This record gives sequence, structure tokens and C-alpha cells, in this order.
Amino acid sequence: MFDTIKSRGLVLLGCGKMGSAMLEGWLKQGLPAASVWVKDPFPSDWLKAQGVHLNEALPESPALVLVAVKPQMMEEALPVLKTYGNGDTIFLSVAAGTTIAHYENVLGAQTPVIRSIPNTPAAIGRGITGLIGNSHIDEAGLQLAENLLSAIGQTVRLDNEGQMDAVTAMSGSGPAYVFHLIEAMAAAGEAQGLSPELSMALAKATVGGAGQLAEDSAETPTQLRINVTSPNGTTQAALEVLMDDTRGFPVLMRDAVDAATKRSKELGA
Ligand SMILES: NC(=O)C1=CN([C@@H]2O[C@H](COP(=O)(O)OP(=O)(O)OC[C@H]3O[C@@H](n4cnc5c(N)ncnc54)[C@H](OP(=O)(O)O)[C@@H]3O)[C@@H](O)[C@H]2O)C=CC1
Ligand SMILES: O=C(O)[C@@H]1CCC=N1
Repeated sequence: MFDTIKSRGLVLLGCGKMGSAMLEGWLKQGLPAASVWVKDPFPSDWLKAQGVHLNEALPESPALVLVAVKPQMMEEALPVLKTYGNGDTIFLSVAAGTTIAHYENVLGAQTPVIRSIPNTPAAIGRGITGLIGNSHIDEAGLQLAENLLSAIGQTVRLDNEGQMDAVTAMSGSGPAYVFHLIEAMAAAGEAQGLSPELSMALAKATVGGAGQLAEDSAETPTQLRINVTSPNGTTQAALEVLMDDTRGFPVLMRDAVDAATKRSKELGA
């Protein structure tokens, strides 16, 4: 799976929360640490312990550069790798907002660029990454990136770059919405008198189990919800609150995803 990467090397520009989640997934899947070069000014203790080349001289022509710095740091960080531009090194960006055109401007118009949005469940091989390449990426390049990304979860090719803002707002930021759901459920359990430990254990297992069931089941999430809801039972009482037209989940989630989509567009402006 990692043959080209093993022979030519993989460079990570920035290795914070997202870069580390991806690297952790790749190392677990058998990518040798010796094939990885990381540039990051303040590496974490976890990163220091992985045996990758850390802030060392970079390989001459890596197969792929993963750009995982914050969009706000891009101006400072990216020009360091300009020497790889206009060649056959693939630039795989995970930065929210930063457009393909921006990479082409900084690195050279002929640079093969893939813009993608992964998410942090990549650390356990359960991520999903939306991706789209520029015109200098051929099918082999896209497949190389997809092979790498499929080691940390699912991949989905987008039809156009315009979809990226909504994908960022859904699956990129989405894990945070789910973690917040766990926090909110745990707090609600505590409000009913359960201990913090019991309440958190119930919330985590319920969200984790329901998520897995939704992914694995042949039934739709709607049917799975109906399966839980006994007529005039406890679930129905809760859903009357959660599915309320004006203050329920749907309106709240639509506003949240709308705010994230707008922010993604702003980051790219
Ligand atoms: N976190 C997530 O769930 C997701 C993040 N992304 C994208 O991933 C990118 C990184 O986000 P995230 O990992 O959360 O952010 P982090 O701040 O955790 O990671 C960015 C890393 O880049 C380092 N860095 C800063 N300046 C430079 C530089 N000049 N050269 C090399 N490295 C540098 C930072 O070091 P230091 O901390 O010392 O400044 C940090 O370790 C962002 O563009 C974000 O949009 C995309 C999808 C999901
Ligand atoms: O919050 C952010 O901007 C990044 C992009 C998606 C998830 N984290």
C-alpha cells in the first residue's frame, strides 16, 4: 500500500491535531517511520517518540507532501516547500478554506495539488476524507493519495471544489458536534441525579454504539430511530423536544453547519 511513499518519502508540513491523527493511523497501518519527514516548530512528545525524521533535512523528491498547518500559518509555512513545486511531488492539503488556486500561486501553476478534508477519527482508521485534485493530478496521483487516505478511513471524491466548504462543515468539523452531543447527554444525565462517571459512560457508549449501528445496519437512520421509539413511550417524549420545528435539532444543526460553511468560505477569501 505504501510502496511509492516508502521509496520516495512522505513530508508532513505541520503535525498538530490533524496531522498527528493521520500519522498515527498510517503508522498503525504499517507505514515505516523512516519514510516520514515532519516539519513542525514545536513537536509534541507523542511525535518525538515516533521515530520519524523530525525537522531534519528533507528528501529530494518526496512522493507526497501533506500540508497540515492552520490556514492562518499557510503564508509563512508553505513557501519553505516551493522547491517541490511544478514537479511530480503531490501536495495533499487538509487545510480548511485554503483553495487549490492559492497553492498554485505559491508553489507554481503546474504543481499537482489535491485539496482534501479529513477528520480526526482517522487516528483509529474510522475517518472520512473528501478530496478533489487540480488539473495537474492524473489518475495515478489521485489513486496514490486515495490509497494513503484509505488507510485511515473512507474516501470520497468531490465533483467540484465548491463542495469543499460544506464537506468541511459536515465531516471535517462534525466529530466536534458529536463530542459535544456526548458532553450534553452526560450533563443531562447528571441533572437527573446520575454520577458524572456513570453519566459519561452511558453517553459515550450510547453515541458510539448508535453511530456504529447506523453505519453497519441495512436500515436507514430514520428506521433505526423509529425502532427505538415505542408509541407513547420515553423516546417519543424526548423526540417531541428534539424534533421541535423551532427549537429542535434540525434547525440547530442547519444553523451550525451553515455557520461552519460560511467560515470555511471566509478562510478561503
Ligand atoms: N483538527 C481537525 O479536526 C481538522 C483540521 N483540519 C485542518 O488541518 C490543519 C491543521 O489543523 P490542526 O491540526 O487542528 O491544527 P494544529 O494547530 O493542531 O496543527 C498545526 C501544526 O502546524 C504547526 N506549525 C505552525 N507553523 C508552522 C510552520 N511554519 N511550519 C510547520 N509547522 C507549523 C503547529 O505548531 P505550533 O502548535 O507550535 O504552532 C501545529 O503543530 C488546518 O488547516 C485545519 O483546517 C482539517 C480537518 C479536520
Ligand atoms: O475547525 C477547523 O477550522 C478545522 C477544519 C475542520 C475541523 N477543524
